[in-house]
Amino acid sequence: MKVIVSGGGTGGHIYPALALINEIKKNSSDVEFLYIGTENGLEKDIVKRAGIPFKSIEISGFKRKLSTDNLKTIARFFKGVSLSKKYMKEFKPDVVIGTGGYVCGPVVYAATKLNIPTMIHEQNSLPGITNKFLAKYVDKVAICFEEARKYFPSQKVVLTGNPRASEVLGQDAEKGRQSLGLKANQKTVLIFGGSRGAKAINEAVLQMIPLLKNKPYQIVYVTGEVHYDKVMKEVELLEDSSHVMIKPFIHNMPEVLASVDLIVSRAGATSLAEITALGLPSILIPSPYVTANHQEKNAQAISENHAAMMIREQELNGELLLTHIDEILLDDKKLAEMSKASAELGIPDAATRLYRELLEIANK
Ligand SMILES: CC(=O)N[C@H]1[C@@H](OP(=O)(O)OP(=O)(O)OC[C@H]2O[C@@H](n3ccc(=O)[nH]c3=O)[C@H](O)[C@@H]2O)O[C@H](CO)[C@@H](O)[C@@H]1O
Repeated sequence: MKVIVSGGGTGGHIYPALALINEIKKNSSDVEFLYIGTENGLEKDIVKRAGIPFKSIEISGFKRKLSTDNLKTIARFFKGVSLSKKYMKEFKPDVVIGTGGYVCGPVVYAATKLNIPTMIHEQNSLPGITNKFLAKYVDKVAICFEEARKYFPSQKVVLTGNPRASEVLGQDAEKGRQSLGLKANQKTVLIFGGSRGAKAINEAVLQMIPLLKNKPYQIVYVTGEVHYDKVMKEVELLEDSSHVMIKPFIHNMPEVLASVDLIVSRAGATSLAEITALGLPSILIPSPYVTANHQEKNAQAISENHAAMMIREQELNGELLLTHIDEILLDDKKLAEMSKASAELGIPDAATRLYRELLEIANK
């Protein structure tokens, strides 16, 4: 089988695509992949690291206001469609899958015009603009939240969950601990601001670091690649930060997730799929800078079930974050209750479900 996958911009769209690729590889030895992304999204680096052949197109997003940039976006879209068609005529895929982000628009649209079977995967409860556009043309729409169903043609929709949920299961926690030099006999908090890092979370963590000394747990703090140098300059000014492990990005997240006890993060849908598949408790700080505030809806779905605590960005500060971390990590009963609630929300067999749907359209 030959498969083209496209999804990009941020990790939340890329890692599900790679998780699906891994699931296909697990089930079939005779399969070839091509990933189509952009040169400037995170996919270029992440997909190449995963050893998947990568080709790129140029694309940009629509501005909400009337603007001449939108004309350029339309021109880029059609250029992207014709380049994608060229790639497809060379590669001859049996199926094309889009996992979100602007780049999927021209790629998946081109496939539908060439009558290649297509599927899109929507991670969020509130769909993105690209997937809403593509839904009219594709054969199947895979969703992760029941709430997303109403935005798509009902006969095409199937609830699969996020394949990244399956990928993070059964990982070696010891390997995760070793990769970061973590102690085995201490609880661990992992703090990160989605795949690109988050300025507001970084500011709160910097306020919190001096208050963390002598706590009976260890902290791994991921700044996001683009914020790392700036954060480290601030860290140098602190009296002591040796009790916090600071990284720009984590490339072996499945292993690391297996070795931690509590997550502090944004409320991106792919992270939440991972967290609930593993039954991890979390403190969620939804990004207010996303379409229709969809991260807050994601976070609410989890916190209403008592699997997470939510802090809105405007209320966030170091002291409040520390209070919440202590409240969960220093109370074993609360930790166990939140973990159980989190596990109840997970869809651990999502990769199998999505793979089944893919076979169905590919074999038509
Ligand atoms: C600003 C923005 O548009 N955010 C969107 C984006 O978020 P974002 O890309 O931040 O997505 P998520 O939080 O859902 O997923 C992040 C992914 O990156 C991985 N990771 C993260 C940090 C790290 O150091 N290493 C690492 O591997 C996580 O394990 C996860 O697999 O896509 C999500 C899924 O469609 C949406 O819900 C978010 O609203």
